[in-house]
Amino acid sequence: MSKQVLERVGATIAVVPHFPKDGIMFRDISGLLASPQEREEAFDLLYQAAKDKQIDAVAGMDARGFIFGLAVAERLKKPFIMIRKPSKLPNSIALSYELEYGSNTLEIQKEATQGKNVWIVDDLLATGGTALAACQLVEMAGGKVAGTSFLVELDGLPGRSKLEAKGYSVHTVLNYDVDSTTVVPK
Ligand SMILES: O=P(O)(O)OC[C@H]1O[C@H](OP(=O)(O)OP(=O)(O)O)[C@H](O)[C@@H]1O
Ligand SMILES: Nc1ncnc2[nH]cnc12
Repeated sequence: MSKQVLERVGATIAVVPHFPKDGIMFRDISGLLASPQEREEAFDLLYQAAKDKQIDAVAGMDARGFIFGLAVAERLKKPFIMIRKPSKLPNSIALSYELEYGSNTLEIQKEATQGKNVWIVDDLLATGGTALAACQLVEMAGGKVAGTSFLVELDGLPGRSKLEAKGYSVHTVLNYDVDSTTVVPK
């Protein structure tokens, strides 16, 4: 992974203090999505983490995980599974969880997931609440988790340890301390 590419991708992701709540350093991917070259580089970096794994399908979490997950699924030429917020998916099963700034529910369709080795992709790993719920949903639906990957990991929060403690592998591209304001990754 070239340091230059990581720094170029990182520079497009703004840090917004106290959004959406006091004390949260929000990493805003809007600038990355608006930058075709860096966006492509970010998608390629996420693809690199997945390309040699045994994967039948890629899943992404509503909403930002759809963008990055679909890009990885496209590159792998594999099916994409939506893990959605409530009441959007017919014939789905649900699980509630806590994240860095609130709580939520996610849902998945059993039919799309059953019997598949699923690679989970999201933009960011913070407390790991969302990612752990996604892993559990895949298993509740009869699938297996092939691994998880994220463009951004916030160090100092229990995301990675929460997932690894349950045996899920974690791959991340850009690491920052949770309270840091820098856009240059570690
Ligand atoms: O590790 P955690 O503490 O669970 O936080 C990470 C999650 O938070 C954000 O999603 P959010 O629920 O804000 O939804 P969005 O994708 O619709 O913006 C982000 O896209 C991750 O899914
Ligand atoms: N600090 C953060 N920035 C962007 N998305 C997030 N999701 C959870 N924590 C976040």
